[in-house]
Order: sequence, then C-alpha cells, then structure tokens
Amino acid sequence: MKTIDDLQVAGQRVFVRADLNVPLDGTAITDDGRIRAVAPTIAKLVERGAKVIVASHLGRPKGAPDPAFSLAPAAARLGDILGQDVAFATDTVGESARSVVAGLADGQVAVLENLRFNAGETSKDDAERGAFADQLAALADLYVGDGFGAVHRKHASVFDLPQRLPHAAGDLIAAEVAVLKKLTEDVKRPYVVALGGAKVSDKLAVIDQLIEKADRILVGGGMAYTFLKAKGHEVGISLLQEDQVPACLEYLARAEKRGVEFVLPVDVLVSAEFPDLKTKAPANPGTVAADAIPADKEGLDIGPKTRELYAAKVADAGTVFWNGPMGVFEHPDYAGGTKAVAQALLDSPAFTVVGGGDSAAAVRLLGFDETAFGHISTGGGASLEYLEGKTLPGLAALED
Ligand SMILES: Nc1ncnc2c1ncn2[C@@H]1O[C@H](COP(=O)(O)OP(=O)(O)OP(=O)(O)O)[C@@H](O)[C@H]1O
Ligand SMILES: O=C(O)[C@H](O)COP(=O)(O)O
Repeated sequence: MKTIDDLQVAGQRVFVRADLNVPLDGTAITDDGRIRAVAPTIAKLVERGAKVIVASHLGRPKGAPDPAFSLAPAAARLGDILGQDVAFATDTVGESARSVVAGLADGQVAVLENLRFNAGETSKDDAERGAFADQLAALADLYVGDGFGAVHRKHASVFDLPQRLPHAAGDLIAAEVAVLKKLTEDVKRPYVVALGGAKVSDKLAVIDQLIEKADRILVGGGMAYTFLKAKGHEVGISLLQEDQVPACLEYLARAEKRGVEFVLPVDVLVSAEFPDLKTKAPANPGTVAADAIPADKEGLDIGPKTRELYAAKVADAGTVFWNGPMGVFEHPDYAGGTKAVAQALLDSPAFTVVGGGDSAAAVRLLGFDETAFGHISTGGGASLEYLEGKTLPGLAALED
C-alpha cells in the first residue's frame, strides 16, 4: 500500500475518508477517540499544503438527511483538535460541498456532511454506488483512506472512490494494520478472544473463523443470548438472533471438537426494561443464573461470577483480543462487566488489543488509561474481519 509520503499533496484537493463515527449524546460527543486518531493524518496533509476534504459516516441513517446523525459536532471537534478553523458543508456532493471545497486555500480543511445521507454510499448496486463515487471524485484530486473502522464496508467512499483517484493509506490505517497483522502471523498463546457488543449478526460470523485461530473464546454482551438459547436456555426478552441459533450450535460443537474453550456467562444482570441512558436513573437490576432468565426480563450485563470467570480466563493468556462491551456500559448499573474485563486485561501479562468504537470508548469513559493496553483499535467489525483473514474492501482498494 502506498502511504501519504508517496503522494504529492501540495496544492491538491485531498479527499480523506475518515471514520468520525463517534458516540453522541444529542449533539455532545461523549468520546472523541476516533477524531483524535485520524487528526495526525489530517495535520500532516495540512502541513504539506493540501486542501483537505474530510468525509465520514456517522451512525446508520437510511440514505437520506437526518439531523440526528449530522457530522457538524465532529467537524467542530476536529477544528478544536487541529487548532484551526474547519469549514463544514451541509451536504455531501451538492451545492454546499462544491462551494466549500472551491473556497479551500492550501492548508485548509473542510468536513462534508454524513456520507450515509446519500443512498448511493451503502447501496448493494454497483452502478448506484459507482454513480455516487463519481460525484465524490469530482470534488477531489487525490484520495487518502484512513477510516479504519469502516474498511470492512463495500461502500462508495471506501471501495469505489479510491478506484477513481490516485490513492494512498493514511497513517492510522497503516498503524492499525501493522499491529493486527502481528495477531494473524505470530500470536503468543494462549490466544483469548473476548466478544460482546450489540452488532450480533456481524459478529457471529466472525466466531466461525476465530474457532480456527483462538484457544479460548469468551462471549458476553448482546452476543451471549443467542448462544445461551442454542444451549437450550430461555433468554426472556434479551437481544436474540433467532435465525443464528443453529449456527451457534454448530460453532459450539466445532469448538469442542477442536479443543477450543468456549466460555459463556454463568450469571447475568437482568431487568424488565432497557435502562434510561439519558437520565441514568437507577435501574436496580437483579442477578440470575444464565439458565434462569425470567421470560419478562432481558440480560444487560454479565454477572459477578462471570466477571471472575472471565478474569481467570485471561490471567494466563499470551494474547487477548477484546471486541464489544460486556453489557450496556453506558449506564452505571450495567458497566461492571465491561469494567471487570478491562481490568482483567490490564492485570494480565498478555499483549492486549481492544477493538471497536464502543469498546475503546468504554475503556476511556470508565476511566482506564488507554495507553496501558497494547493497542486500542478504532475498528470493531473492521478489526474482527481483519483477524478473520477476510479481504477488506477498503484495504484492497488501497493496495494497487
Ligand atoms: N446485553 C446487551 N443488550 C443490549 N445491548 C448491549 C448488551 N451488551 C452490550 N450492549 C451494547 O452494545 C453496544 C456496543 O456494541 P458494538 O457491537 O457496536 O461494539 P463495538 O464493536 O465496540 O463497536 P463498533 O463495532 O461499532 O466499532 C453498546 O452500546 C452497549 O450498550
Ligand atoms: O462503528 C463502526 O464499527 C464503524 O464506524 C462502522 O460502522 P457500521 O457498522 O455502521 O458500518
């Protein structure tokens, strides 16, 4: 892959595909880790006299403008971090984008509105995606891919656009790939993978591959309930991917056959309601055994026995890769499982990699020193799919 150093950027319009998909509370950014992570690439381009156009998705709007997913707060925060004014286009390829880009002087930066306000960005139809990529390409002379968190998406700005412009990888992508590559080549064993989070269907597929690579797989968060169901337990109103139950059964059987330890929660915190993440009003969860979740309750965190069990399972690890919070950590009553696993990683002598926008945010929001971990990846799904050995569209497109 070419790097920024291989591009002549002075005076050129450089399109930087970043991942500014940060957690928001209204318009307030609750964790700006992903913005800070890409800022050095942007600063380097500024210093070299480029006209920098930054683009990203935020959340999953449905292909049309939706103010709740505006990138305006992220643009403002990027300006604070860079210490310079950052222009903001209120659309992505329309009148505002064209005039903001036309007004850029060398060394200036603009952020475009959310790429996913356009249906072409995420379309499965090559022609529709291509047409949107053509519109994006008209805005720029060069392309820098640095949105590591989105490289697993075959989206217009990630996959089609770099095929239309001279391109290179940004410094964040280069650094992420360097660390994750080590985990695929010479991993120190026992290799423990801890998985949680809410993007259940994305991550179940990953387990299929990890069974071939890991020595131990610990499952928590929203992921756990489909496995508990596969083991014949009722999961009440917990997050469940019913259609994946047969696949989970197959994974459990294959793990056993291969001697991979597959560890599921033995107890969980439950409640009849999802907690109020705004007011953080006390949720008063109950603790139940994982095989005794009441029909009207949902599991929202791993319980105290599971926390101890998972800590013991990482204590002698050589390498730990952790993706996805163990519970709804945004509420203090359900942050304990995620906290316990983060602490267990720090207490372990293992090389520890934390992957995922939400996992990384959780580590910081719960007060851990992020530099104490081996590596904090900005990619959740992206880092998992990289470890699976998949060809990632956003990396493949940067390769030639
Ligand atoms: N038991 C649960 N039920 C419902 N939601 C849960 C549960 N456990 C964790 N979550 C939620 O999962 C979300 C994070 O999941 P996600 O899969 O997005 O994590 P990530 O991999 O770190 O991030 P990303 O893939 O977006 O980079 C959090 O908002 C958390 O509240
Ligand atoms: O949060 C992430 O994992 C990335 O920003 C990708 O987001 P997506 O899962 O909505 O494509």
